Amino acid sequence: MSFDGPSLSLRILKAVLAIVIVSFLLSAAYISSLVVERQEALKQVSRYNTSWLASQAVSEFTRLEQRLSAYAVPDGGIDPGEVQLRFDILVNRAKLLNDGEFQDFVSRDPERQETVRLLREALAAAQPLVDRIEEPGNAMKALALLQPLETKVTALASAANHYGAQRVTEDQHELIRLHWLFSSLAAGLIVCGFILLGLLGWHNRLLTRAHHDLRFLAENLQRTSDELKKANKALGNAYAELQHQNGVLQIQEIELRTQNERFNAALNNMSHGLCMVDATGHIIVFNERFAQLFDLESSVRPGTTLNELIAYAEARGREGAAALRQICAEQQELIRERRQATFIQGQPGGRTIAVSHQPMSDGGWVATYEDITERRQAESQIAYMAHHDALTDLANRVLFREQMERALAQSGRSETQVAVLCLDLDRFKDVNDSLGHETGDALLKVVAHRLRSCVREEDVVARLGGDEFAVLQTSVHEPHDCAVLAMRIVEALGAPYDIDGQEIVIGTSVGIALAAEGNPTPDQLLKHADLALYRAKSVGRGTFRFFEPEMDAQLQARRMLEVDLRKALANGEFELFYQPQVDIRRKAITGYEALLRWRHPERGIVSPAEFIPVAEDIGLISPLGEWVVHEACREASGWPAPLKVAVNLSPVQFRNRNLVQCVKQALEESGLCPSRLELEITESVLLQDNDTTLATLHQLRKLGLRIAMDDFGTGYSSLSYLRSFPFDKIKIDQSFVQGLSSRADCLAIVQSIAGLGASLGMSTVAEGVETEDQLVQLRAAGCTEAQGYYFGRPRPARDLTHSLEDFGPVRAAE
Ligand SMILES: Nc1nc2c(ncn2[C@@H]2O[C@@H]3COP(=O)(O)O[C@H]4[C@@H](O)[C@H](n5cnc6c(=O)[nH]c(N)nc65)O[C@@H]4COP(=O)(O)O[C@H]3[C@H]2O)c(=O)[nH]1
Repeated sequence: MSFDGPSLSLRILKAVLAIVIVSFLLSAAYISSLVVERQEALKQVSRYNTSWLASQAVSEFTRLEQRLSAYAVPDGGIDPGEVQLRFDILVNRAKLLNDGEFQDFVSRDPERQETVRLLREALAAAQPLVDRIEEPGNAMKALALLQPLETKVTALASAANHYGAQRVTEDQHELIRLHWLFSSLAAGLIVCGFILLGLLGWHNRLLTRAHHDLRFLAENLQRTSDELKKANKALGNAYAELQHQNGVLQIQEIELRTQNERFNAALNNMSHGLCMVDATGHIIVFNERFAQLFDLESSVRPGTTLNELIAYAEARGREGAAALRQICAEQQELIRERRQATFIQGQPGGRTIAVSHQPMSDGGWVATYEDITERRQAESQIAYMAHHDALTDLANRVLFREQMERALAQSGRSETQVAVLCLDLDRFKDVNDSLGHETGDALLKVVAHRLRSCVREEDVVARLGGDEFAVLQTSVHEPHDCAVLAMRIVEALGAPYDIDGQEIVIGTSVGIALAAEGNPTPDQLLKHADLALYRAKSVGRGTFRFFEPEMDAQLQARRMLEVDLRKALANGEFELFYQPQVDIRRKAITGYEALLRWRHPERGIVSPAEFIPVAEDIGLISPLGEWVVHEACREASGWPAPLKVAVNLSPVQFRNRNLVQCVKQALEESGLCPSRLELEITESVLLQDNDTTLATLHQLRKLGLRIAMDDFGTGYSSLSYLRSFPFDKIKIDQSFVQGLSSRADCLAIVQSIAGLGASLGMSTVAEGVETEDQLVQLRAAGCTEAQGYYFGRPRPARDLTHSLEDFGPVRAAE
């Protein structure tokens, strides 16, 4: 929209208005001057009318003549004063004829001038006559002077009348003209008024339009302002967003920089060499390790190709570059086919490089290069270790199994057979425990050496773990070959050892399994040999046994026992029997040993000697032992004090961290006084992790209960265990008690144990007392308590009366 239109028209309108107003003012001024002029004219017409002056003068002239005539007549009745008055009036009138407009009228005509002059002269001449009018004749003389002028004065008056009439006519014309003029002016003014109105209307319209435009403009302005505000706000938001983006970008930049630094750090600290090449063969980046691996410059000019880099290095006699050239040659195919691949490059110097080639989407490629020489060596070392026993350098179970597989496969195609001989060392555990692991290890090494010397080159000797060894005997023609080897081994290993100046004697038993028939697997063969070994050990040490199928049946029976045992606790098939322990001197029951019984649904009562080792093997001994402690405490809490209850603890239970808590809980729940509970442990408990076991024993002791050492005398170094923990009681193994009558050494042992107990302040209990004779000897040896069938067999709790009489035989002993 243009703003020139309204402003221009407004200016024009203002100019027109100014012109109209000015013309209006001028017209008004002009009309007012005309009106003044007309008023003046009218005034003159009304007061100073020429014709009137002339007629007055004629009238006075006539009156004077009449007075003079009258005066001249005696007794005319005229007063001289009156003549004098008329004369003076005429003189004044005559004077007026020389003034103003009349003079103008007179001056237009010489005759009139003559008349006026004559009149003035006549009057002047008549003056003395009138002054002395009383004098006779003066009146006539004066009249004579005036009379000649009578015609002329009348003519002057007539001319004056005519002039007056003419002037009136002119004035009328003038008035008519003024009337028209005024009317025209009024009409003009009216027209101007209309024009003005029109202009005002136009102006108004212009103003309305301008106002409308203005409002439109204002609205537009408002809208634009709103839009501007919005735009401003949007701009603000955009600015904030920009700031935010900027912040994000800055963070990203920092992160990018950090990442870049990390990337560089990672790149240059990689154990692998890395090289990235673009589609045209130019190097994009490589790391320090790459340069180091191939003896290259650590930095290159951008745009260098890998071949140029290699050529440059080769020209300087760098050997590593030649290796890279070889690798690059292998990579060529991968580059061409844009294929990912990993390959290993062996190099003349014994170096091995593993290359991982990866094409990139832009046509280039990236590859990593790793010097795996050491790893290869380590791998072969690991592979060796994975198949060999670190201590003896013999084959381990894995390699032995592989060799067995191979031998079994070959034996199918040959006349000969394969046999596996399993053996373990008798008393090795004792050596290890008493002389230390180092001695044990040294002994194992010598054993391995002796074993190797017993077999042929093609046979395999393996250490399967601990003191377990196995021999894979190939080319066996008949079982006798195996027997010969087994005997050789027993003999070789049974010979004394000199370990660090210490003579050690151990023995071995051998189990033999021949892969004669049935196409056994390596595991089966090994299991058979193991079963045969078990049998060999059970019949006596230092011998060998061949596997027989019934051994497998025993294994099956054991499996079934395991299955039944697992269900027994939940089925409530266990119960406790109690065997009295008697104070030899007082001949009174001091307490009972709780002995576990399994009431098997089919087999009836099963001995703990049979199922406890199985329960220990399959991890059932802990829950079972917990049940025993709870049950024994519960039963004993119903007995009269101070009767005690002795509970057997398996070594396996000591590996359970909850043992102390379990015993504590059993005591709390039953309310049994801790001093009435006795825990029996065997030496084997102290063989395992001694410190932990001793700590557990002390914790148990702190609860206020008593600890007894069971089966004392059967172990390798029983005496040393007595030093390690202050036991409350020693239980002499029943083998010594039962040998009392037949072996002199048994009595000596019993006596010394009893003496030891007395000196250490421990009570001594002799187990397995069956006869009165034994009891007498035990009393004489100084034992304080006894336990055995002599006093009574173990019974269920419900059958206990706590009276020795009920058990019967003791009275007979007295
Ligand atoms: N020949 C003969 N034997 C006698 C005589 N007096 C008692 N016995 C038997 O000798 C064994 C003594 O128990 P032990 O040496 O602790 O030997 C126990 C003990 O080591 C273990 N045992 C029994 N109950 C438990 C138990 O609750 N927990 C654990 N861990 N082991 C238990 O089972 C072994 C065998 O227990 P049992 O068969 O009950 O056999 C018991 C008992 O019945 C006798 O005059 N002559």
